[in-house]
Amino acid sequence: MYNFTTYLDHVAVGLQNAFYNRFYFDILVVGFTIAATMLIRYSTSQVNGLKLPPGPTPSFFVGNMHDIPVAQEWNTFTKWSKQFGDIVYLRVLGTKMLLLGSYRVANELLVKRGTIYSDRPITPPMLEMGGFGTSLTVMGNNADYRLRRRLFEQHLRYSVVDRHQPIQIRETQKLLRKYLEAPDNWFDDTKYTVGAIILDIVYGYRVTSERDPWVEVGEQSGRYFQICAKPGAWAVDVLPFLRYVPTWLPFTEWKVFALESSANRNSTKGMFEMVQAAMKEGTASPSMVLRYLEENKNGANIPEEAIMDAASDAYGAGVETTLSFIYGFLLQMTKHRSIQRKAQDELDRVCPDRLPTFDDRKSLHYIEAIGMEVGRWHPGVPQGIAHRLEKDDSFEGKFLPKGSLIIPNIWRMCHDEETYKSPDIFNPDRFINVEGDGLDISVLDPRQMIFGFGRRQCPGRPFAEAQFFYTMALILKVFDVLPPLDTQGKEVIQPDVYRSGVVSLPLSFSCRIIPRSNDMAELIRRTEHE
Ligand code: HEM
Repeated sequence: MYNFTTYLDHVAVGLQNAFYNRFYFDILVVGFTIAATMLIRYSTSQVNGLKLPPGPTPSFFVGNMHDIPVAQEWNTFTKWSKQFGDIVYLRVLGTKMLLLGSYRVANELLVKRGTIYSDRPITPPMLEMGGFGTSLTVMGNNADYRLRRRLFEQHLRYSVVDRHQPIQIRETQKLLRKYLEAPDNWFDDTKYTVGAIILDIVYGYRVTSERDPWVEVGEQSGRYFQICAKPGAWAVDVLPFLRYVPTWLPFTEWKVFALESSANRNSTKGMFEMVQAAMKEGTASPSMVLRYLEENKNGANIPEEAIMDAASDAYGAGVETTLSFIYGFLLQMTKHRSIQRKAQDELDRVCPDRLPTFDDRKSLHYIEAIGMEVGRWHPGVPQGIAHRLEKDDSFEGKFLPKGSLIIPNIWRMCHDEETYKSPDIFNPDRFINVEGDGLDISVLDPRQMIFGFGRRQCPGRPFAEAQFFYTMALILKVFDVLPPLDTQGKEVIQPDVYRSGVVSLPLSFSCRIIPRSNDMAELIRRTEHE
């Protein structure tokens, strides 16, 4: 009979032979590795009888590394959410990931269980070397993070955001005057305007020239961030000791790049010092930085680095995201003339002989609905920013392991057929009630998703919403936004294609921004002297 002792004997003989035979030895090593991997996988996939959520089958060792797309991620993520359900499990090498595909689940986990779902992944070395280790967006859920978050929120939350309206009005009206003078420059002029508004709110700094050096610093910082944060692009992220190699060695251009990025981020200190100097002279304009320096003068003791970090994050996190919305709005307007007309009818009814104001917002439901639909159509941050689960958890019979990165698939949530009828049609009317005189509150407001979730939800949301409203209302009151014409004078439909990456903007498109009438042009021209 083949009993257990005989079995052990066979194993012992097998081992002995194997060690004498290189071929068998290799097979043994591979066999042990597979067994060990399966054991690790089993031990994390079954806790208290609960299984991991389903997901695409991982390859040995690298897991789903090759399944995760590098471009237009939202399409593949959405396919998985439809195939596997509201929580999809992925593994890349040793990193576990949970992809959330519905608002219901994101709300249950990231909002209701926010105490354990509000951390961020450990900052990759390249991002840290690039100077972003103390950026609010990437910091873990610790006391330093919470301080920066508080400083940020206190200056931008709903109850105080109206204070910034004079800056928003001045700069947005200036932008529209530029559209009148040089309509072909709409792309750059819009970008500079958003930068100018944020620099003014944060540092009290007034941008006066087209190529302002501080706008350039902010722009550059955004570019550095996107590149340093690129997953899988940097050897130092896999072999962290590389950060210590000296830059005189060959093949260390990447380190020079990281040091340049860090120097660029540090240079925002110059803006901070400008506010300090102006404060001493008594000439500083109201701003986020001034506010906290004054609190310090009265004994608040806020660390200066925290004020500097919160201020430079406002630019880094606020400009591209806001632009993704405004560009997205212009692109959709070139495609939907009837929607534009309906919005202009509303504007002409509410403010017939004048420009719209922030106070009109409560009466301009259709403009609000267009804003909601632009955000839903292509969310500016389609995969959100990953959270990190701090403790083992379970949900609806599935095991959610500690340390998992949580990726909210915002794009999918905004295109969920169960939430939005015909989600692939651009239709602001989906948010209007049956009476046609207000918003339909039974339809999920996409702003609940596009700004992220829970304690990490975008602290720039109140400002961004106000800026979107004012920009849309002003543009549609004064201008028609039309597609470009070809050489035969025929309208050219613009591609509805968006860039991949953390912040997703429409890829280059053209539009004509033309005054609706001389009277409308005059309305905006007059604002120069008001
Ligand atoms: C269309 C406009 C915007 C969109 C779609 C957007 C979206 C987002 C999203 C999805 C997150 C991640 C939230 C999460 O982790 O769950 C985020 C975080 C953040 N946003 Fe925005 N954002 C926008 C505008 C702004 C503006 C204007 C500012 C600054 C003035 C800003 C500052 C930030 C900061 C600092 C964070 C990090 C928050 C944290 O980790 O605690 N955002 N945003």
